[in-house]
Amino acid sequence: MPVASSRKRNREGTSIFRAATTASRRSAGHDKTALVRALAHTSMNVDIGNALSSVASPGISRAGLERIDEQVAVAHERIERGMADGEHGYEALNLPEKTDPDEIRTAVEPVADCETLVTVGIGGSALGAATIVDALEAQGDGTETVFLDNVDPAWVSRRLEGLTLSETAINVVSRSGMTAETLANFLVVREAFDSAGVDWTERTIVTTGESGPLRELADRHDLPSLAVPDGVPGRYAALSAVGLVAAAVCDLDIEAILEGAAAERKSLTGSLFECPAYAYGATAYALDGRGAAVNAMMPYAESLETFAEWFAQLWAESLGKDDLGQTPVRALGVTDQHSQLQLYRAGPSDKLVTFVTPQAHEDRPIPDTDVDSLAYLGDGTLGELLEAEFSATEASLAAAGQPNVRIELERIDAAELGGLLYGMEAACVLAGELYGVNTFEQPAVEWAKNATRGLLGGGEFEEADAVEAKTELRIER
Ligand SMILES: O=P(O)(O)OC[C@H]1O[C@H](O)[C@H](O)[C@@H](O)[C@@H]1O
Repeated sequence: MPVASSRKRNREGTSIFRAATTASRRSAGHDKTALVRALAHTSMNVDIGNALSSVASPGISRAGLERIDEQVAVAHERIERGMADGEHGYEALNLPEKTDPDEIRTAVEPVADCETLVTVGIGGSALGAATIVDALEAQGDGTETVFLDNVDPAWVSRRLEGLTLSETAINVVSRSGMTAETLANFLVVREAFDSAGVDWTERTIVTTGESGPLRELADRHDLPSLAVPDGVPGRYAALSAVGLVAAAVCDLDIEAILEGAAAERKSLTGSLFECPAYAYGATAYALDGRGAAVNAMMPYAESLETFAEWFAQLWAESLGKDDLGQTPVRALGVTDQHSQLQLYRAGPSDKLVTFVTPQAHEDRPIPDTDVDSLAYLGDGTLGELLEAEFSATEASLAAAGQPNVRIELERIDAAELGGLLYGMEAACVLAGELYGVNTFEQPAVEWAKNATRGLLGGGEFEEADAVEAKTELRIER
């Protein structure tokens, strides 16, 4: 039987976490000062101590933090104004108050008892939902989930194979209602239902904008539908129907997700020293400016692997413009300790590593063994091993002077996840203000979308001409 474990305690009640941290300080050869802000109403905390210039290079000094904090105050005012006016993009930060979980629950009722939910969407219209469902899988009702967010034909076929379509529901999500991949996959799924003699109109729920082809289709077939709220770009829509329909079908606590996000919203203040989300956004921005052009997101929880993908979209698509931006990389603790960590510790000092660590988690004892050299494992649990590995990795980077930041969650549950998603969105919006970019547009992505449509005969798009103009230097045998 799994037992509860907390990062702070081992079986004897001593603080292994603290011991490991002390060891890391010692090995780093300095006094690491953790800038941890514990807020009563939210539990996402951020420790930027290992990003200080006294620890790492690149790093930021305390004086540097104070200077950036003046910019944070200005940015915060801009963000609050945007939220109050419901401006495009900023409106996303109002979702915890504006999303109606009852409306979502009512809309999913006709398909709530499905065995499998196939979500058809891409980018922001898939990753938020996938992040929530994957992170909270253990708390759901066992509904199998499939996310069709690619058009690789073999992969799509494999995903659909073996599904009992009479027990399967379709969740189509597209803000624009026009995205080629999503509409093509939807047509494929519909045809599969038709071929199996299952009425897809009885088993489909649509989330889309107020107008567009998908909206017309939903109206024509009288499908249950939800709206992507105005002013909310896809990658900021996880806390709307875009991210929560799949969660509701899986019977996850979407109310708690929104409550956690609402608590995080209350933590937004005009100072990074008071606000973990802004502390993260400002530190990442500051370190990028000092040479950390890469941000490796490394959660220490398998269930947060998809979160790293979601974060990568958020960070890349929001900040990558005007020759600016920090490249997000997806990593996973402990798995990537045995691969990427070599580069993070001993490679160029151009990275910030961001850890996400739940403080408490389900645990499982490691069985005793009669092999003497493995006896130390038999005394512990998988959770303790995970914690020790995290502490060791964090220390290994700090000791090598490589900057890293720790985002701490109490545990992985609906409220904590809601807070994490909201906090990272707020961090990204703040970073966008500090960079001075248009956080909520993605013209480079639109360019490729236009080129694709042009190639497929979906209209006249000059971007398609670039395909013909490709420079070739082929090496053949
Ligand atoms: O929701 P949709 O309109 O189908 O868009 C899906 C995705 O399309 C594009 O690639 C955008 O850059 C993404 O931000 C968006 O999430």
